[in-house]
Amino acid sequence: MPLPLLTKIVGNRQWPRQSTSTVRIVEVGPRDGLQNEKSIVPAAVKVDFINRLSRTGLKSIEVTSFVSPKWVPQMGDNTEVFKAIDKMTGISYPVLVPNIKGLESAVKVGVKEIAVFSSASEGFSQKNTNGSIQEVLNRTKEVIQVAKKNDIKVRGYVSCVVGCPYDGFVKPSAVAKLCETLLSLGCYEISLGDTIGVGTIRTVKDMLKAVSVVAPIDQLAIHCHDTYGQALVNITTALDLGISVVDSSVSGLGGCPYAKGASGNVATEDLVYLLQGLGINTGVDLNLLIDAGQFISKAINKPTNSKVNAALYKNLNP
Ligand SMILES: CC(C)(COP(=O)([O-])OP(=O)([O-])OC[C@H]1O[C@@H](n2cnc3c(N)ncnc32)[C@H](O)[C@@H]1OP(=O)([O-])[O-])[C@@H](O)C(=O)NCCC(=O)NCCSC(=O)C[C@@](C)(O)CC(=O)[O-]
Repeated sequence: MPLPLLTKIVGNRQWPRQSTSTVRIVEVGPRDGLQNEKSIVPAAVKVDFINRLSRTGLKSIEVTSFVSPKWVPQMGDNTEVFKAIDKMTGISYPVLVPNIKGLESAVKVGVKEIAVFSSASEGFSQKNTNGSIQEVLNRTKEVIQVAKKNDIKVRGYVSCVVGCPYDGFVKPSAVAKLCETLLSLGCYEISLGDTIGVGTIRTVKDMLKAVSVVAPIDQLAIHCHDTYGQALVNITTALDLGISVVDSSVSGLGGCPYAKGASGNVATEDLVYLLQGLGINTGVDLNLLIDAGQFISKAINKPTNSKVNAALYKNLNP
C-alpha cells in the first residue's frame, strides 16, 4: 500500500504537494539575459539566437521587451527582432510590456502574449519603473484590459519576492497580496522573481506558502537569479511544493540593469540537467540547448555561466 502524503491544511489548500512530473520552461535569455549586456547585441545575432532556441523543444521564449529605450537601450531593436524571428507553431514568444505605449508597439507587430511586471518592494518599483507599486498596478490594469481586447495572453511578474536591493527583506504577505491582485486583473500565470538571488530554501518556502493561500499553485512559476548559487536548490524546493513552471536563461545570461548586484538567471542547461535527473519531462533537447548557449556566449565574448554546458561541451570537444 502506498504511504499517504503528509499534508497540512493551509487556507483552503493542501500542503505540501506532490512534486510534478512535467515542467514547462520559460526561456528568458533573449530578454532578461541580453537586457543587461553592456554592449548592445546586434539584432541579427538575437534573431539567430532565438531561432536556435526555437529548435530545442522549448515551448515559451521571451524574446524582447517593449520598454522605454531611454531606460533599456539594449532592447531598442524590439520591433526589428520580433518581426524577423521564425515563429514556430506551438511556441509562445512573449514580450515584456510596461505601459500602453509598449503594448501599442507590440500589437502592431502581432505579439500574441505579453508579460507585465511589478515589484513586491517599493524601492525596486521606483528604480525599475519610476512609480510606486500602486502606480505600476494602475498602468498594468490598463495594459491588461487593452491586451484582452486584442486577444493577447498576459503573464505577470512579481519581482523581489524574497529580497530587494534597496529595501532588504520582503514580507511574504506583500508578495501574496500582489499576486492576488495580478491574477484578479487577468494574468493567467504569475512568475515569482528572486531578482537578486538572495533566496534560501527557507525564505522561498515561506514566500510560496503565503502565495499559495491566495493563488492556485498551477498558476505560479518560479524565476531565480543565481547570484548566491542558490537557484537550483530554490527551484527544487518550489518543485517539491508543486510548482511546474520555471523560468531560466540559456548560459545563465541575465540580470536587471536596475537591480544592483543581480547576476544571471539559473542556466537553462543546468535546469534541464537537474530535471532530467529527477525524471521530470521538459521536452527540451539538451544538446541543442548547449549549441544555443555556446552560440550566444561566443557572440557576447563571455564564457558560459552554465556548469553543465561547460562540462558537456568540453567532453564533446576535448
Ligand atoms: C515604465 C517606464 C517606461 C517609465 O519611465 P518614465 O521615464 O516614467 O516614462 P515616461 O512615460 O515619462 O516616458 C519617458 C520617455 O520614454 C518613452 N517611453 C515610455 N514608455 C515607452 C515604451 N514602452 N516604449 C518606447 N518608449 C517609451 C516616452 O515616450 C518618453 O520619451 P520622450 O518623450 O522623452 O522622448 C520605464 O521605467 C521603463 O521602461 N522601465 C523598464 C525597465 C526595465 O525594462 N527593467 C528590466 C525589466 S524588469 C526585470 O528584469 C525583472 C524581471 C521581469 O526579469 C523579473 C525579476 O527578475 O524579478
